[in-house]
Amino acid sequence: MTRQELFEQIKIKQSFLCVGLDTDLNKIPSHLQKVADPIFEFNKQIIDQTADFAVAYKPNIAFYEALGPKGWESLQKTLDYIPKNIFSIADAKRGDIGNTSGLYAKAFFETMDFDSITVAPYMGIDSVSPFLSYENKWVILLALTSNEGSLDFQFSELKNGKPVYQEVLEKSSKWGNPDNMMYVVGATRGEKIGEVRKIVPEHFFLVPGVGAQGGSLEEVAKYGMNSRCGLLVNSSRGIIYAGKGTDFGTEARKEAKKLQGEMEVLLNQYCY
Ligand SMILES: O=c1ccn([C@@H]2O[C@H](COP(=O)(O)O)[C@@H](O)[C@H]2O)c(=O)[nH]1
Repeated sequence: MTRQELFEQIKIKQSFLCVGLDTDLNKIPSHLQKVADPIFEFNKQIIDQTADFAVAYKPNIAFYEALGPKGWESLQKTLDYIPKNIFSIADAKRGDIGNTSGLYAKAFFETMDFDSITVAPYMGIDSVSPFLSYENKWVILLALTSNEGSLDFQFSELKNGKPVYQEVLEKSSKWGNPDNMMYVVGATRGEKIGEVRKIVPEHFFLVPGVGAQGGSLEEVAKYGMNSRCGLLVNSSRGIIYAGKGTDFGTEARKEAKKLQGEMEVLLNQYCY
């Protein structure tokens, strides 16, 4: 999917919601445990109920690969079920020496047909560039993550006085461009999001951390939105586990609709 197509979807749906498909076999309702592929059946119903409000879906690969071949099969079926006008994100956090990264890129962009993949920047340009050689595919690079441990390295000051996350942004923004690179910026980082926005004014941010991790959607929009939105805000557990029983789909829909309503207000306030 191109940047222009993503802008259009955001405008049509008045939403920048990414639904996280962090589907845990131990958390899905008991009535689904008996079907042949509980993970896919759960995802299918979540997608059916939330597709009106979502511009992206983000399966976190850990939840699938933990189940072995069956998990990969559920992932492929889920990806095939995501409507083509909705952006797909493999949250896989890959990155290795060049030839290995090349095969990760092949796995997620060719063998599977994801629009994008999350990549860790730690190993530098040759670990990231193989993912950037695909047309209309995206790297979503970890910049400022939402977890506590982000304080361990990302804010450390380099000899040039810059924090590591800033160096990551400045350097990596020259490897790709706003048409093939996005950044992960955690919703829990508050006004720091504004500092990131100053460094990369045009790039999309994938923002996890609203919902279960307590980040504020209002703050994210206030500090992170640009004139064409530039945000994909993810919620996983807050949506997919909103209901615990046979109502899980309709409860997920309510939660997604609520977030979309809030996003519509914010788009009109800061963007359009
Ligand atoms: O900095 C990061 C990077 C990735 N994630 C992932 O996003 C979702 C968040 O799930 P919630 O249930 O909405 O908290 C999950 O897949 C994480 O692995 C992140 O949280 N922070």
